[in-house]
Amino acid sequence: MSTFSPEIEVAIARVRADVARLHGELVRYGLVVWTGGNVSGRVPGADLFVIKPSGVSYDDLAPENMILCDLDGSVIPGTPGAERSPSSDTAAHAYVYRHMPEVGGVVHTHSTYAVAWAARNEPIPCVITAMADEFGDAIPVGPFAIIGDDSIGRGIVETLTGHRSRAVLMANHGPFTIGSNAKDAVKAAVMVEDVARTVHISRQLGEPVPMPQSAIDSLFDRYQNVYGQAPQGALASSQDPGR
Ligand SMILES: O=C(CO)[C@@H](O)[C@H](O)COP(=O)(O)O
Repeated sequence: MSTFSPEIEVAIARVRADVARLHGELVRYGLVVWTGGNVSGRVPGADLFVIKPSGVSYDDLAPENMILCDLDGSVIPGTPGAERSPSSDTAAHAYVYRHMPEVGGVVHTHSTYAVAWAARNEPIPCVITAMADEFGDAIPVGPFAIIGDDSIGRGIVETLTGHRSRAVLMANHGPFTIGSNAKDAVKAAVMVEDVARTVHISRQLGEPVPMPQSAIDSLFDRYQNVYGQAPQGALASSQDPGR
């Protein structure tokens, strides 16, 4: 039985609650069917993260059946939920947490339009202001990678390191998003599907018109640093649970 300090136990409980609740957002925004897709969140102050069990109905997800893992993706024995197998993408999420310390949340979905772009191995061009705001660039395509080991994680890290985008379309698979916490990564998953749909529809009408790079830069800077009630701060910001 693992024991943690009272402060870490509080942080674990908060991330368990956040990660369980945020899976409902994937359903609410129509990003998943059946049990496809997963959310994880890093535990602030510890080399731990929380992820869902594999293949369990979204209706049955609750804080006590979320699974606590170390940053190698190993389940922490004796903790609530540890009797079940974690998400098939656990090794991928763990790889991202190990190699991108600024990341506090990782999300994968099979959202329709983003997967359609991934199936064509085609980046989504940055041709609308909402996309410049949120992603500051095209949504890149990552390599084709086998499910189950850390190949997907390596592809995510290779593709997104040094890139403004918090979303990558893994070839022939679908979107993976990162964020400063689990909620931020879910937001990126919602937004990547929205821009994938809009740019797809635009292309049915003709060729989308590129935006000047200076406009993209300026929009990204405004949205990350000025928009809303407090600066969003891109990905360099804290890993506090954003509730
Ligand atoms: O596409 C994949 C595998 O990458 C998964 O997203 C599954 O569709 C859902 O897997 P679990 O998280 O339930 O294991």
